[in-house]
Amino acid sequence: MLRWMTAGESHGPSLTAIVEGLPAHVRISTDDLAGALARRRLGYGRGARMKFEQDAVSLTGGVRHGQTLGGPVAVVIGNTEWPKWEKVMASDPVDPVELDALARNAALTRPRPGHADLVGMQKYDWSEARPILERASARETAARVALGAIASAFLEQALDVRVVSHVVQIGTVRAPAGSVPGPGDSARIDEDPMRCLDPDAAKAMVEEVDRAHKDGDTLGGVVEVVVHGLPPGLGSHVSWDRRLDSRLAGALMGIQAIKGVEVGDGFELAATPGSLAHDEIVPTDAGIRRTSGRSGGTEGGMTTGEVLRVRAAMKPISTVPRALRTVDVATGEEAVAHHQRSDVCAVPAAGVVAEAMVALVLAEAALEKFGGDSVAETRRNAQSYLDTLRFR
Ligand SMILES: Cc1cc2nc3c(=O)[nH]c(=O)nc-3n(C[C@H](O)[C@H](O)[C@H](O)COP(=O)(O)O)c2cc1C
Ligand SMILES: C=C(O[C@@H]1CC(C(=O)O)=C[C@@H](OP(=O)(O)O)[C@H]1O)C(=O)O
Repeated sequence: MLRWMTAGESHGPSLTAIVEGLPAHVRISTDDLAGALARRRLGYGRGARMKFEQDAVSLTGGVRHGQTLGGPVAVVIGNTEWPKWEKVMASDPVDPVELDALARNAALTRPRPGHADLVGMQKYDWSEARPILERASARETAARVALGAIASAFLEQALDVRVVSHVVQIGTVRAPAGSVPGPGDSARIDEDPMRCLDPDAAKAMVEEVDRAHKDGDTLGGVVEVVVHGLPPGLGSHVSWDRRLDSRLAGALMGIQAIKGVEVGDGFELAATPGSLAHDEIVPTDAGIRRTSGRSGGTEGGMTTGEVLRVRAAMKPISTVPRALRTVDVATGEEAVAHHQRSDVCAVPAAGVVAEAMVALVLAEAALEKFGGDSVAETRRNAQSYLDTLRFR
């Protein structure tokens, strides 16, 4: 069983992440994690914070000399801006007079529509939004990306599986349909400011972000995660919660601001006749294959062995500069929502987070199927399953 968890607040001293259940001998280093975290900071449209803040990452457990030991792997991501926040976010009590003097600690009583502020205050009994937004913030996704990098390393080293992602829509601008990135496209995608495969679409996306910025507005979009090299049979048809589709959808919907998930052609399939919607099965020199990839690489809640393709739709950022109407909960009066700074669009970063979530789900499903206490054992088990497949 693969278990993982994150802790930490957006402006706290650090984020902490632990993953348990990976085999020994996954090759992973601090540099690998730093590289993954740098990718999450990419993308046109992010706010000032991405520029001045650094992710100071360290591996603090479960790894020795660049290889996992088989125990829980712990990662700490220090926040280089912590000195500015050490009073406001101190874990121990601070003199209230000292706190009141800090502008940074001003009570956030004008909750933002679309963020967790209001309902979080209601549920957890706080009179202002700081204790809620600190954990709701997508800063936490840095910790998930670090864990996802470890899961991806396992998938690649044990099963030759490669996970990539790209942006397919920003606001109303869509990339041309049908371009599916290969494993070798990852670096090229990361070089593009929108993490989009199509240069013309990317240019139009940048313009869309500029327009929104100028208008004091924000944007959402759609990312696609594509996985190459999966064996058939990860997940299961036997129960709803073992279906891979269900687990992927839950993992992607668990990312801040993701409001829709599609597997393969998803919603489009609903408007397509059955004769055109499915991937026909044919014999080839390379074994039994599908003629198309509309299903997104799953059938019956299991990987088919074809390319896996899942999409996640992100709503626009809710800290809108042209602030929305709200209620000041301190007075009960109408007000405008608080806004200091925000991303205009964080869809490119959300793609990197989506990759991480998909990698964690697939690593878990792979370990369920093949087990193994070392990477070599997982690989052997997977190979023996592939060797004995009756229909390939
Ligand atoms: C990478 C990333 C960056 C984000 N940046 C911001 C931001 O700058 N401002 C903001 O209001 N929301 C931002 N969000 C979205 C909020 O975290 C999210 O809307 C909020 O936690 C409420 O959750 P919900 O949208 O799932 O209901 C970001 C989300 C992601 C994935
Ligand atoms: C810090 C990150 O993203 C943050 C996610 C976020 C939110 O509300 O989700 C709001 C912004 O933070 P702030 O309100 O402090 O400007 C983003 O910068 C990050 O991704 O590392």
